[in-house]
Amino acid sequence: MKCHLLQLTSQHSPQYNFSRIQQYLQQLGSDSHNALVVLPEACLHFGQGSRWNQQAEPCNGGYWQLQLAQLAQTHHCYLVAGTLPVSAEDGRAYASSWLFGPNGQGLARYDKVHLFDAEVNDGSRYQESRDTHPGQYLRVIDTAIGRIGMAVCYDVRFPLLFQQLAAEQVDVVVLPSAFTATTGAAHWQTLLRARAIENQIFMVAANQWGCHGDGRQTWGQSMIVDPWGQIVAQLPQGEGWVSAELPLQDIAQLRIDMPVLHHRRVATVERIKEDS
Ligand SMILES: O=C(O)CNC(=O)[C@H](CS)NC(=O)CCC(=O)C(=O)O
Repeated sequence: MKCHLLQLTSQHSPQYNFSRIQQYLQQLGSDSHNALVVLPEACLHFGQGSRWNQQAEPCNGGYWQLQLAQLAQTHHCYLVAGTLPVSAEDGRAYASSWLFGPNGQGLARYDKVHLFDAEVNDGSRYQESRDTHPGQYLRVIDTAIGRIGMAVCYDVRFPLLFQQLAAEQVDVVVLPSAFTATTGAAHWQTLLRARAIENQIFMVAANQWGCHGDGRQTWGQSMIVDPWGQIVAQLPQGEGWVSAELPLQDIAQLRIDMPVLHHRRVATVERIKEDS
């Protein structure tokens, strides 16, 4: 599987972000053909705050969804568009990543399951659930180029989600992200490598990078990690592509040699208290 991740510094304007993505895809030329192309979280609608849900599109046929579908068709690739706002029943919006196929068909939509409500030591308080409705389905997509699982950003902190995808024998998990500079420096690489090793999957993580105009700073270091935990390709800083050819055929042997997924057991907890 040919794989290209785009590291971006998305700004507020979806139009601006879209034209940047278009330019970057043109750079790939025919290298994009039948490749997996992954864009970061909130690739078009970054840092919208409470305007996030106001810009939500219906779950089918929204303007930006169509633009991205056409982009996949133009470049004949499997395009993962990190999180667009899709209307939810309660007035919030789902953070929905799409997988578009090379004919421009919508193959899957994954709504971010774990929402980032956290105090980070960077002067910001994140309250994603205020404007975002959590998803409740995981997606495993069989394509002509491999079996793909989908997750987003903060999801990477929740190993059970990846265990569920691994139980479905996915080859690759895509992870569009917008990790903060603070938590990225501390945790990003370790989390990605851990999820790859323990589940014997390729982790394909496209992150936002840099200063976004609203004072927010994201970490970058988009990377591809193989099932042995090695970093195959990465881009520490700056905008641009991270590319690699992924030898999916090697996964089967690894799962035979060290069948951790079959060795999983759930033991019973016993509490012990020291007599006082
Ligand atoms: O708000 C936007 O425009 C785009 N979305 C994000 O930036 C999201 C929700 S605030 N960020 C994360 O999930 C960061 C997780 C993270 O940094 C960690 O787990 O440490």
